[in-house]
Amino acid sequence: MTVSLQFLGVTTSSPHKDPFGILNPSRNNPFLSVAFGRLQFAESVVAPCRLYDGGCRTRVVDRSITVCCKKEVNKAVVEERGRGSGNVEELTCVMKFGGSSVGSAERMREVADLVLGFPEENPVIVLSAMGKTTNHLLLAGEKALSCGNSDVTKIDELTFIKELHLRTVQELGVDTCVVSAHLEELEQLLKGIARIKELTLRTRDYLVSFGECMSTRIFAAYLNKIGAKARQYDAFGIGFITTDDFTCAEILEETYPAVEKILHSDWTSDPAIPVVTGFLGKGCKSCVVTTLGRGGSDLTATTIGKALGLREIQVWKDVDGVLTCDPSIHPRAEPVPYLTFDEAAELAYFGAQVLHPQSMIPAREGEIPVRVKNSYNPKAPGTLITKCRDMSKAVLTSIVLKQNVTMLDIVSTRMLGQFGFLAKVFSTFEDLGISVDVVATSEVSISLTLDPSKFWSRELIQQELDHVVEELQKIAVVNLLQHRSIISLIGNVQRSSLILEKVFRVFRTNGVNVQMISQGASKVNISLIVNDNEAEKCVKALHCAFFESGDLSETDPDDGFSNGNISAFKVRSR
Ligand SMILES: Nc1ncnc2c1ncn2[C@@H]1O[C@H](COP(=O)(O)OP(=O)(O)O)[C@@H](O)[C@H]1O
Ligand SMILES: N[C@@H](CC(=O)OP(=O)(O)O)C(=O)O
Repeated sequence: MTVSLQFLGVTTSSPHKDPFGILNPSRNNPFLSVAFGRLQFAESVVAPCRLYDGGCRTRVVDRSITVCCKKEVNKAVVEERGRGSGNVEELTCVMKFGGSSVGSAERMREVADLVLGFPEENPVIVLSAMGKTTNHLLLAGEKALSCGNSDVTKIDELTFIKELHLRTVQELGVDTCVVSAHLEELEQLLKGIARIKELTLRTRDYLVSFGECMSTRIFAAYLNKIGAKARQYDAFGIGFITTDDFTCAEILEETYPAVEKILHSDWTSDPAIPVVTGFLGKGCKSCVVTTLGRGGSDLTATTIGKALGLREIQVWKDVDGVLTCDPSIHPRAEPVPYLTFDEAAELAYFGAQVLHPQSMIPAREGEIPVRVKNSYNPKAPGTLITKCRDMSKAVLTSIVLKQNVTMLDIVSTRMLGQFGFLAKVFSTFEDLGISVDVVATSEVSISLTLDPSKFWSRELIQQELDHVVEELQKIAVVNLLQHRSIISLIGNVQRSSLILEKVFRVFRTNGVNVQMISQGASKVNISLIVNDNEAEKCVKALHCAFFESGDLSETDPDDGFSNGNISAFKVRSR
């Protein structure tokens, strides 16, 4: 009897004498070991199955397969759940892996293991560029600007990118051709930049797109190699339509039906794990590659989640979820188990690098839970972000720092009773295309901070600042204050008195003066402005006070003021 094994599209046919034993590996191919008992014709069983990597013989994944013995074809047919059969299951979730998760061949193997380790899921995979490739591409572009055509090949970052991708392809045992054409084109592009000595935002986007285009091709090829049928997609080729704001493009509404149509119809007609480039789109007018701002793959993931109406969006990072503060500022940061979309959005907007500032919008609109997990520690529960959560015991969730912020004090020259003053000030910012972060007002004065970068890409330059001041001086006295930091306290602002009491004690103890304070209508954020050089000290001290049993707090789980699931909150009278 001939046994035909079909596993995720890879067929290993073997004229095996004993169809119900352990199958032999075929050289250089992934193989299955299937153990089950003797079957009667027309019977089927679910059998445990192990998929191995043919080269190094490491176990890749355990899965369940359905084995049926069909009388009419006189064959034992093995099918993985849903795939390869007429009865296709729906796609279930998005799994997004950032650069920190897919920085090497070893990491790609581990991520493949991780993905296939959830046999109950039919995921859409979204990948960022490998490791720090985006930074290297941007640096290579800058260097190309100032070097001659023939010197392009000597740019260290280009060499690094080539070596990383070729080494990865080689170590994973996939064909070099999956990246060779891209590497060649990348070099030609850098030579073009060197020749014309121009690097526009449009070219910059095209340049960085090579990172995601290559990582997804490598990963999809590797999945196919190990027998998990996968299909690579460039986001700009499947309907990610954006504005033409290069380096910080916004996703347009027509993206959702277009993406749904392509991914869904491909999946139903020929199921294969979709592997989609994060971060990239296609400009609606220009029809060329755009990017969604640094960290934009998170947004790609949530957009796909909403487009397909999936059950869950998983964002896999190199930390155990969203933490109580940036771990590089304070190593004792702890994972936050639950967040609302609003909290996560504020946290991201006010500078927590862990999530893209806009990524919560599609998830919130589609009401799709987002889970932030650690690809280096998959067993850690991570952070679950949902529409609402029990806030009755929550006080402070996370402390976020945004540094190098510019602050403006604007005082009306007309003094009291001047209507239209605020409107004039804000229309000036609108005309100049500058976003405002934090605002505090009285009738005749406004203090505000300017967003230092629109989604981390465009630094405000001195010339622009001078222009803002010049315009505002037509109606007010303006004081420009640079090198400030915004410390944002994300949590239950219903308890603002309690939070602020503690905050001001911490600041007083540390001799820090708060220069501006704002409690937004969002009810999840209080922002405080301090000098840049005092900011990290403040974050550490606040973290100790709120999340550790420090000088100003003690843990008492029964006091009704627990800090979520992290630690209790009680101000000790001094
Ligand atoms: N509040 C926070 N919670 C978790 N991580 C944070 C926070 N603030 C800053 N980070 C940083 O964000 C990093 C993860 O985000 P990022 O580098 O964009 O991951 P990826 O490349 O995997 O998408 C962490 O390594 C951590 O250093
Ligand atoms: N590669 C892009 C997009 C991205 O989302 O990356 P990451 O997921 O590694 O933050 C960047 O570095 O900005």
